[in-house]
Amino acid sequence: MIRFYGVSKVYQNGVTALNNINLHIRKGEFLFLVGPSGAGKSTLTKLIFREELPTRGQVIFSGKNVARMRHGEIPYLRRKIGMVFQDFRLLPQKKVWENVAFALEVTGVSRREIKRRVPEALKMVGLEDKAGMLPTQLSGGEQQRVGIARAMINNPSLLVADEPTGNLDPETSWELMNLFQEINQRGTTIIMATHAWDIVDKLKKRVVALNCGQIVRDEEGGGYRDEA
Ligand SMILES: Nc1ncnc2c1ncn2[C@@H]1O[C@H](COP(=O)(O)OP(=O)(O)OP(=O)(O)O)[C@@H](O)[C@H]1O
Repeated sequence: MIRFYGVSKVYQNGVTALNNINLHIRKGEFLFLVGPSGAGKSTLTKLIFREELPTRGQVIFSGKNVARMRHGEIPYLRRKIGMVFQDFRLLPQKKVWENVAFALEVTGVSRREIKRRVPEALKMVGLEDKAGMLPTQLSGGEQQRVGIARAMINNPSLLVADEPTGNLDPETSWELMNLFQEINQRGTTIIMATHAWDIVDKLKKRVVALNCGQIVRDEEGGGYRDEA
């Protein structure tokens, strides 16, 4: 599904955020990306949906070199990839259903289709009765559920989450992790950057650890820290 071949990223200020990353993520996987602050986790996720371009190497998504895509292909790429962020990134003036609908409107989907799909997405995240509320009227966990509904509205094959539970209490974090696991069980590949060591330790998924821009561990069923 995604391959990184010798990928490095040097930002304009000279900081090397990633250094020669080689990684293959298969369809249907659930992968935790861990490592200390500044290790390069966010940068790696940004290369997947082309928010940043690699300085060297190639990122291949569904057989296509992401950096080489023509402008017209980028919206298509972003429809195949759902994004979830630590700070939710909801539009504060728009109601819950409008936040989710917006992701469809920009892709030119008909009103009728929007009316059908938005309630379905809100139901999946358990928020069907909050459709008319504003984000500020919701708890943090509920806001992140809206973020997940928005990310899933185009039925993407990949969900990339950058510290999705970073602003949430432990109980709410676990509720959301159950939702992410359900989404993964229905076939969506998930890449999640996280500092939540207890979640990583409990779920025993594939763990890719970064340090100073390099992969220092890639372990199936691994924990947050290297046990070896
Ligand atoms: N836009 C940018 N311009 C310059 N340097 C950047 C930029 N974004 C990130 N960096 C630097 O690249 C390195 C990797 O940052 P990145 O955000 O990918 O790490 P991270 O592992 O996600 O950290 P955190 O856990 O704190 O989110 C850091 O040294 C950071 O300061």
